Amino acid sequence: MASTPVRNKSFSTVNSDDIIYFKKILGEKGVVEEEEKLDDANTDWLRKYKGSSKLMLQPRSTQEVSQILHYCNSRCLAVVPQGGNTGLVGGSIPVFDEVIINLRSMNNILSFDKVSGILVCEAGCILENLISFLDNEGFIMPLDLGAKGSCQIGGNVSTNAGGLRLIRYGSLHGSVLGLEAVLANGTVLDMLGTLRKDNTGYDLKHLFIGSEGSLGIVTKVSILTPPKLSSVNLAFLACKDYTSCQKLLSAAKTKLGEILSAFEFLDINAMDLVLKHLDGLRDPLPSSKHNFYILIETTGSTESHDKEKLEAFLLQSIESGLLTDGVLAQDINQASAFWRIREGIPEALMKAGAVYKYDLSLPPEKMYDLVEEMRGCLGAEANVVAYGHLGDGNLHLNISTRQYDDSILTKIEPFVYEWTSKHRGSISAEHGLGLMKANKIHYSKSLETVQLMADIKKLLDPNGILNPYKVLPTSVLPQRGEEEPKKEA
Ligand SMILES: O=C(O)CC[C@@H](O)C(=O)O
Ligand SMILES: [Zn+2]
Repeated sequence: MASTPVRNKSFSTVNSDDIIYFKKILGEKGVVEEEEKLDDANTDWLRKYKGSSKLMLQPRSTQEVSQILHYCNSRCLAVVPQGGNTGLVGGSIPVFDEVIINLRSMNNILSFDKVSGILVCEAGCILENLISFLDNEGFIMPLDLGAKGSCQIGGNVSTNAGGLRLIRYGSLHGSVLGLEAVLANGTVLDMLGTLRKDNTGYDLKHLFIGSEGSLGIVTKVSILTPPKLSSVNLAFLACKDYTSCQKLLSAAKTKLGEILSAFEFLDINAMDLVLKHLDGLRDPLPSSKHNFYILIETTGSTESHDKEKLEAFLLQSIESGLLTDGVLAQDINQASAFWRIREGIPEALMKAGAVYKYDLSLPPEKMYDLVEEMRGCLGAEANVVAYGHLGDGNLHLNISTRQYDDSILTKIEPFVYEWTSKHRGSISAEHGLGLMKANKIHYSKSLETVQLMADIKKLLDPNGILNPYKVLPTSVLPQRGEEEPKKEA
């Protein structure tokens, strides 16, 4: 079980002089003390984690972020960087009274080069706004996820968000060409390169991609964006068993090749849940129920060729028995409706009650064994729902119950983590460790690796003010103090 963090007593508490200072550098608007706004910022999307910060700062420039951090570091005020607050592991909310630094006012697109496709923007840009901007320019973001309407690119980079198109465009470690980050002491690291090739020693930007704001605050990013291709096709398919899903994946990789741009799966429990809890959705394959559903998207540049290729592949898969049913989206509205089924699962789970979430990387051939074992352990006590980015070996295992209940949790954990570790998987494929899994890191990383991570953290943030209690276990970064955090749920 997780050891609950205690407030690090070496951290100061915000006082009136601090507020005067912050108002001087940020103006009244940049300093948020209203209860209602703070309540939102203190609560995560899942309503599972709740902090008690009394202060949110909204800088408008890198220089302001630098001033804030320099000051907080000298005062030993802990901070939590926050973007759209769409995280699922409690990474972007305060655990106690950390000062929230929200980057939403830093939302400018700084440049876009149509020849190279390189976009440079500030960290607070909302992902969907970047997608629309690029669409007008004839390009796309290499990243797409359900939370695109609120998540910010700085948060995406800081968490190395994965999403629906990773199978095609790779992770942000590949697409982010450069970034600017501010260290705990206010030092601005300008690594905002736009070069495809740069082998001048250590590529330190990678430390900030996926470190969840624990090493510095990302303020600007440069991203390589692919050109928009004219022909996008989406199929909603059904398989009778998990083995067929896997075989379909491997066939899709070889037969569709470079045009494959998404391969997502949901099981029957996920499908039932989404149809029950979300309004206006229709089962695309209504003639019968299926054990597994797959979304295959292709993106290419030759309409007739791509469609023919996909149709031929689907026909073959039906003939060979890999597919039991399927339908191709006839237009963009139908494609959106299909995507809404897949992207709506997290929302449907929230509506269904309490949910325990696990975001695992596992060898695809083993993935569903875990789901079945979990069902065996929990029986009728919970609804075990499985879906995810099958093409990337990423399972979203969600256990839905009426309410949070420790007797259920003890059946799930440490079982899920041990199982994942035994199969050399990762306990966080894409959501990060945040608060939820900081003390579980050893299931996926060796002792020596965790120690080196802790040493890096100490080097860059000696006072430990940046997003404390997250990512790394308290045992390697000892906290002094006894205060218990307020717990919700
Ligand atoms: O809610 C989840 O477990 C997954 C959320 C997100 O990563 C998704 O792929 O829909
Ligand atoms: Zn996901």
